[in-house]
Amino acid sequence: MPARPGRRIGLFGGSFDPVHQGHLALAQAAMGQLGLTELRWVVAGQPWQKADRQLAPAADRMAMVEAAIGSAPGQRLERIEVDREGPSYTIDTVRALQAAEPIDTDWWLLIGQDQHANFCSWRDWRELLARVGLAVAARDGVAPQPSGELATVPHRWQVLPMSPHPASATAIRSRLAAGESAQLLAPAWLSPAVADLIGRRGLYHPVPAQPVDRPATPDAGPVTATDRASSGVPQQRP
Ligand SMILES: Nc1ncnc2c1ncn2[C@@H]1O[C@H](COP(=O)(O)OP(=O)(O)OP(=O)(O)O)[C@@H](O)[C@H]1O
Ligand SMILES: O=C(O)c1ccc[n+]([C@@H]2O[C@H](COP(=O)([O-])O)[C@@H](O)[C@H]2O)c1
Repeated sequence: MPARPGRRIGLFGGSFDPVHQGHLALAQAAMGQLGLTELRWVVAGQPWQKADRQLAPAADRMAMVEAAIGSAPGQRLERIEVDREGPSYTIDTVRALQAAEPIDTDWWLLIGQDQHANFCSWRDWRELLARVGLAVAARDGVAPQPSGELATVPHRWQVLPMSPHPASATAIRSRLAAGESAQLLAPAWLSPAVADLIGRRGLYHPVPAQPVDRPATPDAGPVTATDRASSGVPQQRP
């Protein structure tokens, strides 16, 4: 009997705060280049290297990823990291997902060049390299190349051919926080469905100044940013 060809699964992890067209271009390139049976978008629950800032709620980030994927065949949201407590380590995710699939499944982790350059800071990165291949997209004009300790460890990796995409979630958040409409960022940086969701949920937009309850003293002075911060009024996030 001929051997059953093993499945090939791609894992694309990210904070996706928000998901943007750079992510979609990377996913598209991976589907084509790697011949994936399945691509799972792994929304990070608690990205420990981004602990210094507050992310949009996981429910919103997942909804945006689902909107971005739409009906793309073979692609789906993976919520394992949102459902797990504690910092989101990719190694924990890979161990759990691999335990649930046949042994001959071929696994690929999709990352951008910035995370590739950062890879040796990931938890148990050597074990990760033994479990998955790395498919790496160039970013900001920088071609992926293993460097430092990563270059000393034999592993499977390949470059994902894609036209460079300038989108970054940081730039999108600051443009929205400055008052730009999400619709204006579509379709170049945001998919129309994601832009629509951002608009409807009011994500990343500046918080309108609100009156602050304070004692009516004659010399209270103007309301300051410090007043607002201590009043519980949500602050704008970068
Ligand atoms: N424009 C892009 N081109 C190639 N890879 C990208 C691009 N944007 C993001 N990536 C990759 O996608 C993965 C998830 O990225 P992430 O959700 O952190 O988006 P981001 O735009 O890098 O966000 P932030 O600006 O908040 O750091 C990472 O591996 C990252 O390198
Ligand atoms: O496992 C780790 O230690 C680790 C360290 C940094 C980043 N990651 C993963 O890399 C992916 C992209 O991260 P980010 O911060 O660029 O959104 C996301 O899935 C993170 O969980 C994973």
